[in-house]
Amino acid sequence: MMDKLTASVGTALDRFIAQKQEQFPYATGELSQLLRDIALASKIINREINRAGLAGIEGGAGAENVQGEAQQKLDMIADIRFTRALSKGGETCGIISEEVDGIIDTGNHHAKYIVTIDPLDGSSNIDVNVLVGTIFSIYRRRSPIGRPPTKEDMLQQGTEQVAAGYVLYGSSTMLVYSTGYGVNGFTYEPSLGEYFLSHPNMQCKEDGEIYSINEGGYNTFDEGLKEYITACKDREYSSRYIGSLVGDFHRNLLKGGIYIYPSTSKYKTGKLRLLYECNALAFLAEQSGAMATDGYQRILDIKPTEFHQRTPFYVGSPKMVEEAMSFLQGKKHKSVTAPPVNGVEVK
Ligand SMILES: O=P(O)(O)OC[C@H]1O[C@](O)(COP(=O)(O)O)[C@@H](O)[C@@H]1O
Ligand SMILES: [Mg+2]
Ligand SMILES: [Mg+2]
Repeated sequence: MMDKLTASVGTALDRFIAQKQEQFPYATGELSQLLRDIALASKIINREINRAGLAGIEGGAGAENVQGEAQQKLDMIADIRFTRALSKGGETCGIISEEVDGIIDTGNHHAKYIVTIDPLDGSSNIDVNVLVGTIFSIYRRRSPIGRPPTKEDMLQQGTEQVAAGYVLYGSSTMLVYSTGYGVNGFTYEPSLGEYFLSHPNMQCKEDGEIYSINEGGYNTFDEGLKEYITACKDREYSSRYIGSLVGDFHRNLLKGGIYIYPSTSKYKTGKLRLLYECNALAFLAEQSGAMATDGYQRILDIKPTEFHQRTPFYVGSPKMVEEAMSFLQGKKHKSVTAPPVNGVEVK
């Protein structure tokens, strides 16, 4: 059923969610409530981030997550806040979080949804006042209602997502999500404590001139990828890299561009996590006309086998992703122009 709703800019998130739900006669309101739970938790995190420097919640927490990464205090605060909001909200039966090894059983065994979440994305930017984010995916459980959540509930392909989104804690705070009927962005108005529609029906440009990749690992990149980066430089594309996936993705979604986190010698299968980073952004990408692959296949088609598995990530304007893939796969090479002869370029 095509979405007929064209909510106008300024519509409050609550109202937008209610209007959307009305469009689905069989909707029971659980997904709507879950989205509200996420929005609520993000408002609390937003407050914590804004005052982190004063509240002594910057810096490391002195612990490591399951991936051996040093956890920041705000990583853990965000994890606790989202887990609490989703557990109390009652619509989520199980959670996979970047900060927790196994399944978080919320105790809501009557609930039909599960959530995978990166509570705080861009952790390396927390203490330097550069934007960070939250990334989430929502799936229907596979196991029978009434039981605790299972591994099968958590390890679902990205195509099974019923909703996905991110929160951007930047110069303004935004919530961007999709329930499979387009991508909409809401800007937070702190004085009213509410999100309002500011970016309806977000569409990614088919092509762009921005490339986002951490070139620090350049020497260990695949030869094809090196050639693609050289081609971008030859064309004098802009290199932009915030180091917060959400921020780089959001910019390229609005302006056109490509974000790449490839396999490197340090991260042989890429750095980013399939379940709570790449699947969500791939869902949003495809909903906005962009493309998301691991360099060879569609991210949403990857069958997960582990909660914290990583994948290379190529996402953004479809023309750019396709070209990067053809370079990576050796199907395309940089055109070698011969030195000009008597000032005449020889192709
Ligand atoms: O510093 P690197 O290797 O370029 O990695 C940056 C990438 O890692 C991340 O910080 C990983 O996410 P977390 O901060 O949630 O662990 C991405 O946001 C970002 O794009
Ligand atoms: Mg992350
Ligand atoms: Mg994180």
